[in-house]
Amino acid sequence: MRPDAVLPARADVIIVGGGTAGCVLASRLSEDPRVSVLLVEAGRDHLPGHEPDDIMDSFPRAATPGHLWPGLTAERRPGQPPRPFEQARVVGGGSSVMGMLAMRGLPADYDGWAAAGAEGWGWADVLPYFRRLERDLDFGGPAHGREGPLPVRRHPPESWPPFCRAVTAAAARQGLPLAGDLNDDASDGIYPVPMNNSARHRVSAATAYLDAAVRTRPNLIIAARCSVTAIRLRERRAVGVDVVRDGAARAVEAGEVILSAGAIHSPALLLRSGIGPGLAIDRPGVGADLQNHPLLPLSVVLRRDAVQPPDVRPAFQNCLRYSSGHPGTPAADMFVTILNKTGLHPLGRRIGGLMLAVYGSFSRGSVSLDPATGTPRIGFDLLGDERDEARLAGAVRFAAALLADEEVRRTADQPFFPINGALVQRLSRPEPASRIVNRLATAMLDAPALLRGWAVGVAGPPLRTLLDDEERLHRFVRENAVPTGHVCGTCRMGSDEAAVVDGRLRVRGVAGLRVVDASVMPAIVRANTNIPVVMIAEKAADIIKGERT
Ligand SMILES: Cc1cc2nc3c(=O)[nH]c(=O)nc-3n(C[C@H](O)[C@H](O)[C@H](O)COP(=O)(O)OP(=O)(O)OC[C@H]3O[C@@H](n4cnc5c(N)ncnc54)[C@H](O)[C@@H]3O)c2cc1C
Repeated sequence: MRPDAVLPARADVIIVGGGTAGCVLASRLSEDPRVSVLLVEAGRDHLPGHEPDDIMDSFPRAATPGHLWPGLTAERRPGQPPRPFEQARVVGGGSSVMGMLAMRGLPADYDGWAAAGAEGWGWADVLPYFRRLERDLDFGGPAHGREGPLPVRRHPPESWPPFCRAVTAAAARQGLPLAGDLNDDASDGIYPVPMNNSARHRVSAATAYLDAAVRTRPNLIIAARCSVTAIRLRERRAVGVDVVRDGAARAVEAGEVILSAGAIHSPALLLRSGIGPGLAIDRPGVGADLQNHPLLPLSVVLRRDAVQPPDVRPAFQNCLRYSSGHPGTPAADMFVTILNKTGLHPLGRRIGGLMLAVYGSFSRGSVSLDPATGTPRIGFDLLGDERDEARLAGAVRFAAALLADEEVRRTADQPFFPINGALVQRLSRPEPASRIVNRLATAMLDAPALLRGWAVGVAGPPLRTLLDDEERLHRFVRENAVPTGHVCGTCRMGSDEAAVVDGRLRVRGVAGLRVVDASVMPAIVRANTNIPVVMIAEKAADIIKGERT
C-alpha cells in the first residue's frame, strides 16, 4: 500500500485521524473483507521498516516539528499567554511520538466512568480489551494478555541505575514499598515502569496494528497527508467528509464516519461541521470538559558515578504512585516518574529528575474554535481546581523529603526546577554551537560549589528557595505547571444532556457518526492515556462489528 494512496469516492467506513485509536480501528474493522475502510490522516505515513529513526528510538525523541501539528498553542491558565502545545500529526498519532509508558489506570477509574453514565465501560467490561491489546512479557494470570499486538515490558529492579535505586530505598523508608505490576495493583509504592517498546525500538499503534500484512488488505486504504475539513451532513446523518490534499478539496461519501482525530481535533471538527453548543445541531458538551494531568519537572545533578550506563537507552525505569490524602481526592492520585537521565547528550546524562504530577486531577478547560482562523483554541485552566494546586504544591514537599535522604544525596544533589525552557532546548540541539555549550555546561557540573550553583541557577530556581514560604511555593506551582499530552474528555461519553456520545460512542442526535479516541473519556484516568485509548478503540471495534452481524 502506498502512503499517499488515491482517495476513493466512497467507503463503508471513513476513519478520520490515523493516530492511536485510528490505527487500531482501521486494523480491526478491515478484518471483515466485506467492509471497505478508508483511514484519512493529516500527517505522513511511514511504511513498515521505513519509519524514521527518531520515531523508532526507544528513547523518546520524536516530538519534533516534522511529526507535530504546526502552530498549535494552548493557554495553560486563564490570562497566561498561549504557548506551543504538542499534538502528533503522523500515522500512529500520539503513539508515534509519546514517552511509551504503558499504563492502564485503576479499576476505580473505569467503574467511575460507568457510574457517571458510560454504560458498559466499567472495569469488568474493559478488562478483556486491556488483555486483548497486550502481550505482557513479564506478568501473566487472569489480568494479562499474552497474544496481543502491543508488547509491554519492564526494567527489573536489579538493573535500575543508581539514582533510581536510591529513590526506591528512600521511598521504602517513607512507607512506600517496592511493588511489581503497576497494571494490576492499585496500591501506593515504587514500580517498574511498564513500557510499550522493545529494548531499542518503539512499538506504536501503527507498527503494531498496521503491519505489512494488514496493509495488503484490498478493503483498506490509508490516505496520508489528507486533512478532513468537515463532516458532510444530510439532515441529521453523516454521509461523508470533505478532504483537502495538497490544496485540492475532495468529497468522499461514507456509510459511517468515525472521528479519531484526538481530543483537540475531534471536537474542533464537530464544531466546524455545525455540531456543538448553540450550533445547527445543538450539543452543549462538544469541546467542554477538557482534562489533562498537570506536571512539574524537578531536576537533579547526578554525581559522576550515578549516571545511567550508556548501553541502557530508555529514560524510564521506575516510578512512584502515592496517595496525597488531600480532602476530597481519591487514593493513588499522585504519580512521580524517576529519571536517571533526561537527554542523550552529555548534559542529559548528568541531569536526572522527578516528574511530579497529579494523576487524579479535577480541573477542566475547553476546546473552541478561533473565530478568525477556525483553528482549535485550547484553554486548560490547569490547577483551576484548588485541590489540584494544593496537591502539586504538596508533591514538591514530598519530593524534597525524598531528595534529602542520605542515600539519594550520595547519587544526586542541587535539585532545581528547569523552567528556562529556551536554555534547555538550546542545550539539546544537535548543531555544533549547541553541542559546545552543552559540553561546557556539563563541565560546570564538576566545578567548585559556588560556580556550580550559579550554573544550575541559570536553568531555574533551586528547590530550597521555595520551601520556606508556602505562598511563594503555590505561586510558583501555579505559574509553572505544564500540561502533559494526556488530553481527553472533550466529546464526553455519558447519558446526560451534555454528553456528546453514548455508550456505543455514537454522537447523540446524529446518525452515522461516532467519536472513538481520547475525547470520549468521561473523566481522566490515573494513567498515561495511550493504552486506555487503544482499549477504547478495541472495544469500539467490537461494538461496531457486532452491529453489522
Ligand atoms: C508528547 C506526548 C507524549 C506522550 N507520552 C505518553 C506516554 O508516555 N504514555 C501514554 O500512555 N500516553 C502518552 N501520551 C498520550 C497519548 O499519546 C495519547 O493519549 C494518544 O495518542 C491519544 O490517541 P488519540 O487516538 O485520541 O489521538 P492521536 O493519537 O493524537 O491521533 C489523532 C490523529 O488524528 C489526526 N488528525 C487530526 N485532525 C485531523 C484532520 N482534520 N484530518 C485528518 N487527520 C487528522 C492527527 O494528525 C493524529 O494523527 C503522550 C502524548 C504526547 C503528545
